[in-house]
Amino acid sequence: MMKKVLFTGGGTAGHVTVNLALIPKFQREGWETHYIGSRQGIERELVEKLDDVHYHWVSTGKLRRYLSLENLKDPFKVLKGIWDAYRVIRRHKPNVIFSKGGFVTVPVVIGAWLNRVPVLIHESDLTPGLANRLAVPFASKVFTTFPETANYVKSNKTQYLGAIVRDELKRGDADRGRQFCQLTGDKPVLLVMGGSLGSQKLNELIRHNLPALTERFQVIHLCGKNQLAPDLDVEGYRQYEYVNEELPDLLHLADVIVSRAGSNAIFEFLSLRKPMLLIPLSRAASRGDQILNAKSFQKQGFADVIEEEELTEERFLGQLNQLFESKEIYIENMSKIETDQALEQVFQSIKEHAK
Ligand SMILES: CC(=O)N[C@H]1[C@@H](OP(=O)(O)OP(=O)(O)OC[C@H]2O[C@@H](n3ccc(=O)[nH]c3=O)[C@H](O)[C@@H]2O)O[C@H](CO)[C@@H](O)[C@@H]1O
Repeated sequence: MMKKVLFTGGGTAGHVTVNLALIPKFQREGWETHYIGSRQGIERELVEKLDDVHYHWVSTGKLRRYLSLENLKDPFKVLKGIWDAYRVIRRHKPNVIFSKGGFVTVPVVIGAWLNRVPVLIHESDLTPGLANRLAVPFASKVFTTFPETANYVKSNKTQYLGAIVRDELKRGDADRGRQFCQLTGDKPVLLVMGGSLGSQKLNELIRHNLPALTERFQVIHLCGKNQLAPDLDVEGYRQYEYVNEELPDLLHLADVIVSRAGSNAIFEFLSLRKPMLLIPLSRAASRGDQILNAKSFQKQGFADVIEEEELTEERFLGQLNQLFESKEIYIENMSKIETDQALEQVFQSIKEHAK
């Protein structure tokens, strides 16, 4: 009988892209692939672009860091989600489940446990997110991207694996990227990525400083959904809400990157040896995971970092220029790191755990 694998993960693209890297590998070996996500999340949009993945949605709560009446409804939505997930899993009987985190995965992991289906989790960030922390007791294994994560998960289930980076990113082509953006070869290219959702803070920073930036660079700005500035028509500046299949080409074209410090993104830059200036999401807006991700990269000599509290336009331009001047040092530090083994290892491990 055909083996079945079920993936879950969502909320932001950072919780989906790893699954997108694994799905084709299972499909090539003849596995039936299923995905449980939310009804309207980005995971649905991204997964439905793939062929032959059975997408199921379940009711889901949301982790809010502010007071809202909706918070009262969430426990009921999560309970409903567990029931939904339990039924999908009972009906399709996957041999194994892989969870990438994000709130939608909590009911799935519990639904899997109730059905006695093994679950493996992957944590992208240095400190585990709430969804993964809740899921650990129900999982067989927790793979981590950073070795330090074991200190934050009080369980002997953790295994350090490294980041899982999509194979296709390696197959990008700078010329194709240049053509897509209609840029010239005269000036180096700065790529700006504010995470998968875009970052208002980075968008403002970049747009305010365009005259200085475009003097030295051509700028490709991935600004996030509904965050285009259609009236901005500056030579050498290109903005896109979100790019999919073009991303590998744009990354290959980039000489230097300015970015938030979401884990998937920064490991993608590392695997392509791209010098990066990271402006992590502040503690005021998150649990501070991006600050730790960024500091870890800075310590290893892969990135320069400016925390939001210290961010001024002068400092930004100064550090960016400095990074660009000394880019060879960063490239050399990154070249010493092996980044390709995790995808294959996690693929093998999921197969080994299949019932
Ligand atoms: C605001 C928030 O909660 N951010 C979290 C979220 O970030 P977020 O969802 O932004 O995730 P990451 O920064 O880790 O990854 C972004 C992903 O989107 C892709 N991409 C981005 C732009 C684009 O145009 N095209 C494209 O394909 C990138 O290649 C990358 O694979 O999950 C990360 C991983 O748990 C965390 O570290 C972040 O703190």
